[in-house]
Amino acid sequence: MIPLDFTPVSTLMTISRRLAEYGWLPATSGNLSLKAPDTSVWITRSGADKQVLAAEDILHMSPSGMILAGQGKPSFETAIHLAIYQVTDATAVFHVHTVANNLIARYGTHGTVTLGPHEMVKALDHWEETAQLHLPVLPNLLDMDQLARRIVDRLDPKVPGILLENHGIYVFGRSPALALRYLEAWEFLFRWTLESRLHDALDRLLLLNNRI
Ligand SMILES: CSC[C@@H](O)[C@@H](O)C(=O)COP(=O)(O)O
Ligand SMILES: [Zn+2]
Repeated sequence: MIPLDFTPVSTLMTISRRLAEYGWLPATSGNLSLKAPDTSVWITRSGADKQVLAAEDILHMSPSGMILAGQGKPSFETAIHLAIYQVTDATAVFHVHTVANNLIARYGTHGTVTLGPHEMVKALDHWEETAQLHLPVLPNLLDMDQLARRIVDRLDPKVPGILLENHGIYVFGRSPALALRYLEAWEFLFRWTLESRLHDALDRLLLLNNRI
């Protein structure tokens, strides 16, 4: 029985508009999905312009990837969404390409990027005093089934995200609001970490030249 307040189409359209306003869904990139209480999945159509996502741009799928309703092809990356739903308690998966999430993936060591300590880590549900999060980073692959399997192998339920090199981030949450909060927190931490590194490098340079 689907609760009356489960409105996947309007929820996905609202979230898409918000992420597009941030500039996080350029050039039709990114894909968004929600899992219904009956375990079926609502996902964006492949190639849809997420800046102006319409109801027709959302397809209804079975958990195994069969189209139940909707026109066109589901996201090219549907296999990743379905795999994340299979192995987590997530009901929302959001994927975006940003310059910051692509740049931060370059700073991975041993397949993870370390973020924090910072107050914003609490938005990712980590309340330890000096928490650092180790976000998994994977090489990008064209084969979606293989990529989905590798993602599943690397997922850490306590760290709600995974980075793909030269591609973007996948974020998941137990509700759409949580997944959105996690995504915004990750992107904040990426920018803060990158800009801090830049300021540190500038300070070192100025120090070297006796300017400070
Ligand atoms: C528009 S290029 C990006 C795509 O290759 C893909 O990575 C992406 O994020 C969007 O794919 P889509 O099939 O529209 O869901
Ligand atoms: Zn992508």
